[in-house]
Amino acid sequence: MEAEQKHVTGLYDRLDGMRALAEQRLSGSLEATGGTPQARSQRESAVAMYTEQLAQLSAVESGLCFGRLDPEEGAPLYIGRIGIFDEEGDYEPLLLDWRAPASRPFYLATAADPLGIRRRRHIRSKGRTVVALDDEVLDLSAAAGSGTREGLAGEAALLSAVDASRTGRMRDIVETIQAEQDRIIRADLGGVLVVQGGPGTGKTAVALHRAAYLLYTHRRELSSRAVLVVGPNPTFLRYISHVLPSLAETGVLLWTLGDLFPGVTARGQEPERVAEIKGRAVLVDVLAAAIADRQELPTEPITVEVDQETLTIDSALVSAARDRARRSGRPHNQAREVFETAVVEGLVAQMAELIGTDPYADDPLGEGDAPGDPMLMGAADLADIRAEFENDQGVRAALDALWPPLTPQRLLRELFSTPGRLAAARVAADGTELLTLAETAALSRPANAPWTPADAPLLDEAAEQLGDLPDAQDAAQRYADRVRRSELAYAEGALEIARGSASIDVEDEDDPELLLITDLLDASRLAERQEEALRLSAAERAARDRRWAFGHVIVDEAQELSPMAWRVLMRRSPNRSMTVVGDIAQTGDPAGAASWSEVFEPYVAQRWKLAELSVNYRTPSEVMSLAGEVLARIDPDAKPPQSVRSTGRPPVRGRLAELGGVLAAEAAALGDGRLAVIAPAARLDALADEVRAALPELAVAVGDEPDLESPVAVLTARQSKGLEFDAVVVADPDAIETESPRGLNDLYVALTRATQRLTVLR
Ligand SMILES: Nc1ncnc2c1ncn2[C@@H]1O[C@H](COP(=O)(O)OP(=O)(O)OP(=O)(O)O)[C@@H](O)[C@H]1O
Repeated sequence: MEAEQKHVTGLYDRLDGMRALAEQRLSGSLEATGGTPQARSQRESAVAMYTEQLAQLSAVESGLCFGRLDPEEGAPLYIGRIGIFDEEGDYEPLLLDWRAPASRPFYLATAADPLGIRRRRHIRSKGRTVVALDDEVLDLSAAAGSGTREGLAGEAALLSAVDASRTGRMRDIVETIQAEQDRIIRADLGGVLVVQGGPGTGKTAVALHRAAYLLYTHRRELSSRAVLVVGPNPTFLRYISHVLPSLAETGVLLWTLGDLFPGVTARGQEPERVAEIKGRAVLVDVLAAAIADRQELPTEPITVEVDQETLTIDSALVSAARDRARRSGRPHNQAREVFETAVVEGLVAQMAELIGTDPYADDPLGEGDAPGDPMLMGAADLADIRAEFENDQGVRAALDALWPPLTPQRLLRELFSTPGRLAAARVAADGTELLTLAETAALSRPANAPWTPADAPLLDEAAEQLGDLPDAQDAAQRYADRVRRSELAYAEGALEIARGSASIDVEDEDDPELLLITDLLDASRLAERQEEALRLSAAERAARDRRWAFGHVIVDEAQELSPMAWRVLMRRSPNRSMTVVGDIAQTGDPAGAASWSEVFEPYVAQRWKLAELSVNYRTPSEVMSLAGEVLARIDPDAKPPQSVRSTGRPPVRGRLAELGGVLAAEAAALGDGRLAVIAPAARLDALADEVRAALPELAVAVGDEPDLESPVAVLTARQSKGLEFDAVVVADPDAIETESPRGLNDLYVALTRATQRLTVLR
């Protein structure tokens, strides 16, 4: 232990040294001022880099070094959260990053297959002090006598981790990753990998460690394209948000479905039934019908006055223009140009007919301009007229009414708040009924209703089908021009100064008239240019860009996603490099998946890989056997995951009337752990009041975004998905079961949240 302490202390000294250096460089960059714009941009990048470096070095403080491998030959290898090298010596590794290939035997070596390793040691520390060493001798004869279970790596450290009290924040598992998990974490980057596993098998943990592993192994590729992790709700994302930083990885985007459409943070609530309808694949056609409905025919001919002539935009003209625009195959907003041209051409023809035809049919002047003769106007005259129409207020108003430029937000807002539009979108162009009357009625809502998570995929789909507004294209173009101009100005400025300085005498140096490069670029332009071009990380740029293609997309609780949600995610992952983790038996959302092949068939056919996790690290076997009864009712063929431990405490069953007493006993046993009461949504508020009354001393979290770090939380089963607590009281399980179409799955989730004790009150 003393020897290990010495090595660990040495590593912390190095860490301190690295931190001091980063700090010094950071403050150096912060203090420096002035200089050329280029120097300033470089400084800003340096500030960002050192800040991140410092954050990473601070994040690995706890458990910096946690393992040691003694190979059959050669020096021992120490395994930790980051790699540290002997920079003064010959760059020997003092600490191996857990993701480095050489660290792998730490997770995979077994007595039966020791991978050249004689001994694996788990080093457990408190702060910087080594408190315990757990050794495993990877030798069949030694293992037989040691009582360790074959298949578990570092069993003592593992059991200590799974038994520890919960804090309301998920912890990393880097010290005790098991072999079946390691294989998933280190699987190849490409392709769709689906990880199916029962509750508590570490799917979330594995998904996050995989993100860290992929960023380490494919740094160059992924840091420019960013990694996206999608989770079910903001509370869950907060719960997992500390894991990646503790693995020294920042810059991974953690999003809910409601964050997927740039510029909209969709947090509104709506009935589950409505969200289910919005999630159906048929909504693609509903949106197409809704857009077609915005390409209207005038009910009455529209008259426009131009140059004292009265012209008519009638149904026949619009219908022909609309056909032409639709046939162009362009999305709505881009096809508008085709529509506009066709209508304007129709008007030009009318005008030409009116003023270009000689009214004197008998051709008294003998100039050959009798009716039927070619028009008198030349191409230039026609172009003038066309331009006049294009800019005419009346014509533009008519065009905007008949083929309005639409943002996704406007399309959806007006669709859901206008019964007539909903009715039109219900039926496809070929007459197919897409939704029933009752379903469309359910979608109806006021125009000012907040965006809900189920709206986000619809906004994205609408954006696809509508195409960019011409303005947006202009804006992008303007922006590109601006960047080019400022670069040009910068280059010109640099030249100017270079030329100027050639003729500057020493005496001139303080001349206030002297042109400085900073004078050439105004501050705002400079700031803009630098921010956009240099400071924004890939993750930040990805968050602003609907067409961003992520380097890798990880989806957690993936069973809950609707077909429409999958469409967006597939658009964000055009290379189909994805890790999808979930459990079909826990699908609670009526829009969610019933099978993985159903989800992936449309996108990758059979070309997705399935990996399964079989060991439950969360729920003790006593609790799991009760939950197993519910699982058998969901799917008689499903096998519950095997619990890694037993506690000797079977779940307690009681009456709801005993809630007060049960809570008092749980609170007394809780220590610094966490307790959850999981209840039907309909009773949540009433129960929360009872819990508060029973536990006046403790903070009780309840509501849309409960603070999981409070000692007690009152949650619906759906809210509890993905979370865990030391003790769980499930109140009124029958009501949870009957409350929604997939209520049995919700109950299964509720029963599998406890790491220690479960009480079920009827
Ligand atoms: N190898 C491991 N070492 C230590 N703890 C582990 C390990 N694997 C999983 N755990 C712990 O088990 C618990 C469950 O893990 P996680 O939440 O990732 O499971 P899950 O499969 O996502 O569960 P669910 O489907 O119920 O959401 C967590 O506390 C996690 O830290």
